Amino acid sequence: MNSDYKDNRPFLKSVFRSFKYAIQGIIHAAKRERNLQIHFVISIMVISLGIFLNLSHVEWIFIVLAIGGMLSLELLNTAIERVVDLVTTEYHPLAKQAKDAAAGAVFIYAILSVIVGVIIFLPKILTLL
Ligand SMILES: Nc1ncnc2c1ncn2[C@@H]1O[C@H](COP(=O)(O)OP(=O)(O)OP(=O)(O)O)[C@@H](O)[C@H]1O
Repeated sequence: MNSDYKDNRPFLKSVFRSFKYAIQGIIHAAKRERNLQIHFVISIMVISLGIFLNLSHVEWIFIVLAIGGMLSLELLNTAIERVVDLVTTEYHPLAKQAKDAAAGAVFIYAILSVIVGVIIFLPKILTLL
């Protein structure tokens, strides 16, 4: 492969092309990955609840980081699953370790996101009751 061809592209064109590929990756994963679809739906629900409960700037920052981090990690998990499946369709302990470690990263961030959500939303919901 000729490595010069990328370097010679105009800067802006190259940046927009990268955006295009990134968006293609998100759309492709969103169409096929059930967990990512669930995260998108939950994200929309959380954002709607945040608007309804009139969150502060600081609270929005935590919610945005929780949602963005969760979606990003889920995409990375998908990428790792794809690469592992590309390398082998046979059972291999390293394939299991790679997929399970990626799933573990998603799981840890999901728990942190739930904790952040509970800390922010629970007191506000309780005052409504
Ligand atoms: N090639 C393999 N060798 C060994 N274990 C594997 C292999 N592929 C998958 N596994 C094990 O099976 C589990 C399920 O794998 P799979 O590829 O179906 O992904 P998943 O975790 O179900 O995610 P998704 O539902 O998003 O596809 C993995 O977490 C891993 O433990």
